[in-house]
Amino acid sequence: MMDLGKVGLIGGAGWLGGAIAARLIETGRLTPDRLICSYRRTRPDDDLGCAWTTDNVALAGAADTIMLCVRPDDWPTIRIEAADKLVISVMAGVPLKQIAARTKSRRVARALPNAAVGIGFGYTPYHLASEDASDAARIEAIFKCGGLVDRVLDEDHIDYFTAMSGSGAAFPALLTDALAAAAIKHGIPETIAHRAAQQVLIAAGRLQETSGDSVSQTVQSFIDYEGTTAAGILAMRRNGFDEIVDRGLWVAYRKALSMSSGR
Ligand SMILES: NC(=O)C1=CN([C@@H]2O[C@H](COP(=O)(O)OP(=O)(O)OC[C@H]3O[C@@H](n4cnc5c(N)ncnc54)[C@H](O)[C@@H]3O)[C@@H](O)[C@H]2O)C=CC1
Ligand SMILES: O=C(O)[C@@H]1CCC=N1
Repeated sequence: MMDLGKVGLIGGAGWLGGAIAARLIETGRLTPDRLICSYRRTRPDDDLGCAWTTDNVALAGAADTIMLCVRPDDWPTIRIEAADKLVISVMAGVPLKQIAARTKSRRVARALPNAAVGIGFGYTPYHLASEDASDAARIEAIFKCGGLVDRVLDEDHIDYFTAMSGSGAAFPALLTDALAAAAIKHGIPETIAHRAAQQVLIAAGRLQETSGDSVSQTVQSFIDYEGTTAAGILAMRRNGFDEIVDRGLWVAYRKALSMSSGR
């Protein structure tokens, strides 16, 4: 197993930072003495056993790899120097050139996990500025603790994935909520409608995982059956389902681009 050295996680008390920290320890990828997390005001009441600090400069000095897990709005307040260190940002919208300029590191990367990393079902695309194979291996080792990882060669694709897979866990939930709302409108009691819709969401993921098919094949096999499911799919598509999704992702992508000043 590759030695990651010490990992310093700025914003370790947050949603995503906390999930990454927990996975690194729970999977045994890092021993607690190899992880340092920073928080802004309140030290989390966690049992990870890692070191906690409010001093990001000291964290950056002690770590070999620094992870930036604060919100884009808080990024301008982070003042660290990290020459020769690997700096990985998970922040939406903040471009690599800004991260490199501010931290003075040439070993900079962006990764875009989603909330499912906390349960090992995440998807994390990453983009690394350099060709350094050992830095790529380090990034993959970190995020594989939380699910699947892919390298992308175009930084713009990280911004698109911020909308697609980064925000993506919310979109099946959105569809599920719409299914429940339609059933309630039809007169089905609320609790039953929500229970049914939620079970559909969970089952869809599990069926997809066990089938071995692509999602496109799954949809096509329902269409080929020519029953009620096909009628519903075709009507949704005729009414602009694919265009609505495309438009929603475009707006989320534009939002990601707008989250950092100076781009
Ligand atoms: N939540 C998600 O599913 C995803 C989030 N992201 C990105 O990850 C980053 C973090 O997002 P969340 O965890 O959701 O936000 P969050 O608000 O839950 O966590 C951010 C944490 O950073 C802390 N913080 C702010 N300034 C700090 C400082 N100077 N020193 C130490 N800690 C500081 C805050 O107190 C907070 O605990 C954001 O940039 C977001 O765009 C990316 C993909 C998915
Ligand atoms: O909603 C957000 O802004 C963050 C970034 C990607 C997913 N969650």
